[in-house]
Amino acid sequence: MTTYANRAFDTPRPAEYPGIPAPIFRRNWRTQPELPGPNPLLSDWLTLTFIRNTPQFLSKMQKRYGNTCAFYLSRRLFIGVFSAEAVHQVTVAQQHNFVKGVGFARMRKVLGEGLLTNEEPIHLNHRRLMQPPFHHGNLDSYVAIMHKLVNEHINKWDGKSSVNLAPEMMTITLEIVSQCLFGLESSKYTAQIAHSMEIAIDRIERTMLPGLERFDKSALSYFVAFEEAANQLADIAEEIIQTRIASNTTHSDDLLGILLQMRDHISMEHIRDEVLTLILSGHETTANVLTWAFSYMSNNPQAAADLAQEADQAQWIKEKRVPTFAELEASSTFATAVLNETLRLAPPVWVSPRIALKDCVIDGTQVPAGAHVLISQFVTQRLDTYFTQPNTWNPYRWMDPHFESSLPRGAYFPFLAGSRKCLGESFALAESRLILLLVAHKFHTSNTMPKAQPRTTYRAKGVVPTAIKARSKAYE
Ligand code: HEM
Repeated sequence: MTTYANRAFDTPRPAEYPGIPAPIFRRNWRTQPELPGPNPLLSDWLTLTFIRNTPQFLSKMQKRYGNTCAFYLSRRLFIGVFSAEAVHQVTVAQQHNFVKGVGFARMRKVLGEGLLTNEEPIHLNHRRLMQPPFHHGNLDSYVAIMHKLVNEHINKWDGKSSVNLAPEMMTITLEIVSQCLFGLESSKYTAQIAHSMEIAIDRIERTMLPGLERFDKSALSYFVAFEEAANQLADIAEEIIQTRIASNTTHSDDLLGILLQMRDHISMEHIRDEVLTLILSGHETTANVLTWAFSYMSNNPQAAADLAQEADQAQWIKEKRVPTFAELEASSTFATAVLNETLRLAPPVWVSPRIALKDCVIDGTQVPAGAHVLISQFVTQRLDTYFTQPNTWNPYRWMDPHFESSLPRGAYFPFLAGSRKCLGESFALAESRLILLLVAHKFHTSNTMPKAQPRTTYRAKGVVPTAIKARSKAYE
């Protein structure tokens, strides 16, 4: 059925991308400038602890060795750089010295040359094509769709005493992104996408260290399932595109419509990859941050009450109508503080791996070409240099109007910065504010704080069973 020449899983790195310098192997460690870090001979043991819990591993490295440290994983040199200034250098000031690193190479197997995984010159071309639907002018129409879908969804909670919060948030955010960006009105693909994404996300993270890709074509069921999931997702994306073409409505101005009108500038394979990229990046991240936000509020009744009060006072909620994007933003000061603080402690994207293309100096540290460089939202956003009581969830710190502007650049970067900054930041904030306010207006929610299960995104473990009570009853 398809006009698509190939699948991402089998496509080599395009020739027009920058060449990646050879990695620095452990056997050459004596030739490298000395940096603080564990003994290179512990490499194999460290690799296991890294795979077991990567955010915890990186935090321990920072605590033990400071804001710059070197360690060997899979016998290759990795340098963790955790100061705000280093983050700024890697993401903005010297961004051209880096390409995306471990994890993204695995992600390419599923998302191909979509915006998350592509490199220059394809990246800039795609980013220019895809930016218009995310301009503020378009957000009002998205907010209307989001408002309808969130209300439909939470109305189904009426009469229930509990819900599984994590899958509920995944379903709402997946339906939102599917309808806003691709005009999909039915939830026909939701279960299939959720199932295959689950497998892909697990494999991307678990097999991210270099060397494991050699098992991709083995008969090991773990790796076979990875390829099957990638192919199923590609099937779905191709069907979505072909259905749109067959419906003769390619002129519409949603993201899929815009990409299809640009077929002279972008191949069908790349359109498929962008559809998959937006489905993945556009729902999983937001769903996780919402699950964590409700969980933190369960342990902080004052914050839950303040959010409910903000919801009750919003004019558009009182009048039971759709807000504009600007009105939503203006009526959600505390909801935004809840989101900011949740994005600080439980950032959905908790590490941004890069590879140095050339020798460079990052916040005073010599980084050789070929080194893997890790910056981590999870580590930097918990440093007491920048945040008082850094491990305490305290949304009120964001209510101080000077707090955010007093942070040094690079200290808080849940959406990254520079040319690879998240394309969907405003979209994500709009849907998150809406969901927080509409749920808080209607329900009191309560759950036990889940454990973290860091995968490609920083997830809560399990389905997060959550007690719900209609508000009138909750506050009797
Ligand atoms: C709370 C929710 C979200 C968070 C925390 C988040 C965070 C991020 C981060 C950190 C990156 C950069 C990754 C890297 O290069 O290391 C990124 C990239 C991206 N995000 Fe998001 N994201 C969120 C929601 C969304 C949504 C809703 C969409 C689309 C509807 C989206 C679309 C993208 C795209 C397309 C990129 C690649 C941009 C590029 O490289 O040009 N994201 N996101």
